[in-house]
Amino acid sequence: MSKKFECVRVVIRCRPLNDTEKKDGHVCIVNMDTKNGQVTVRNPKVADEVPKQFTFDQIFDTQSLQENVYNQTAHPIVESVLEGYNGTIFAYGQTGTGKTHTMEGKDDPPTLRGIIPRTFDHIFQRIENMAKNKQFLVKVSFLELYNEEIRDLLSKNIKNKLEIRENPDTGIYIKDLSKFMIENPQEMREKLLHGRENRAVGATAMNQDSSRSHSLFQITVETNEIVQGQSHVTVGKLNLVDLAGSERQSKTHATGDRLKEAININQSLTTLGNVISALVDNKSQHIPYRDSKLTRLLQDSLGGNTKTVMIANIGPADYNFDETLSTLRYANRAKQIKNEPKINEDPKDAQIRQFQEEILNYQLKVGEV
Ligand SMILES: Nc1ncnc2c1ncn2[C@@H]1O[C@H](COP(=O)(O)OP(=O)(O)OP(=O)(O)O)[C@@H](O)[C@H]1O
Repeated sequence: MSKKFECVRVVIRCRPLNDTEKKDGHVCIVNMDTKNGQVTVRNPKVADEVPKQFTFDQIFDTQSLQENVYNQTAHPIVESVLEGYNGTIFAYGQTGTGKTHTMEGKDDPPTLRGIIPRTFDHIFQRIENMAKNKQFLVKVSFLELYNEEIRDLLSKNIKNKLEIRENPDTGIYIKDLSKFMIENPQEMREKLLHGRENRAVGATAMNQDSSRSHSLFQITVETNEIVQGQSHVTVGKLNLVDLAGSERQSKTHATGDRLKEAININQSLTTLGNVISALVDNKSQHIPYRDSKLTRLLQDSLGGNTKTVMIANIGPADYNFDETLSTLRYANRAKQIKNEPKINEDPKDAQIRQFQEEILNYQLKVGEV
């Protein structure tokens, strides 16, 4: 199969000014020209400075709807995952700019649902409408990365720390990470809720703040298609990543454990920035993926075999000028990363053939056979 390069797709989303910001008299310094994909930021401290302008694949202004964000970012990636590609959607940005709103949103009203719950319905709707000669096996995992430690949010003992391993055939994986076979969107939603609860409980028990950790919800779709009596297996993996806030330590005034945490968050986000720079700088031979667990986990999504969308979230207010500019610069560099996605065909670790019986049961339940 011929190799095809494609760039990481980078989109920007700006949240509205919130009530506190309005009450405190803050003003909006960000202009979003959605037609031309241009974001302009004005420096509130220097009145005659020329505003900084950036152009992106797509931008979503303060009025953007969750449904549109899904359709224009996640939808094509999910379709590709069902064809056997790997896909990654990750939200980047300063604390409070809307990463969790974008990735998870709220269940009520349903219009506020974010990307992760919308993927559940999308995947199972497509499965039910697919050709009868195709069978599917869907699995999920959910983990968080906090202070450079990986924890399984769906395991009984979330205090256990997991290790990253590499398989020469299938790439990076996490040893002992639990995976659950899922038969419908509701079951998947339950796993998301269960993981979220574990994240909150674990955060309290370990005196940590869950919004200071990175989270990764992973969905694997194995497909078995029978063509002229021959079975043909593809495996697509979808990574849904909500990163911790990217603000600088000086602004958070952190000390003690909070400072350690901030340094580790910054360490992984700084390494993410270094990886992005090394990938887009043609002179770099060495890509420092191994300098943080986050970049190891995202290795395949940045310069690897994955279709990737980065959603960079920003706030509109004047007092966040430095952070907003830094996010836009970070995102601007990421646009140049080239990936080489390809369909994962007949991988050795595909489980679908072992599970024919369960799949048949599933099909009986949804009335397909
Ligand atoms: N586009 C938006 N429209 C309306 N409200 C928004 C939008 N984006 C974010 N918000 C609101 O702003 C607040 C902060 O958003 P959110 O928690 O998603 O930020 P975050 O970037 O995930 O922060 P953290 O890094 O601390 O996890 C929430 O109350 C959220 O509902």
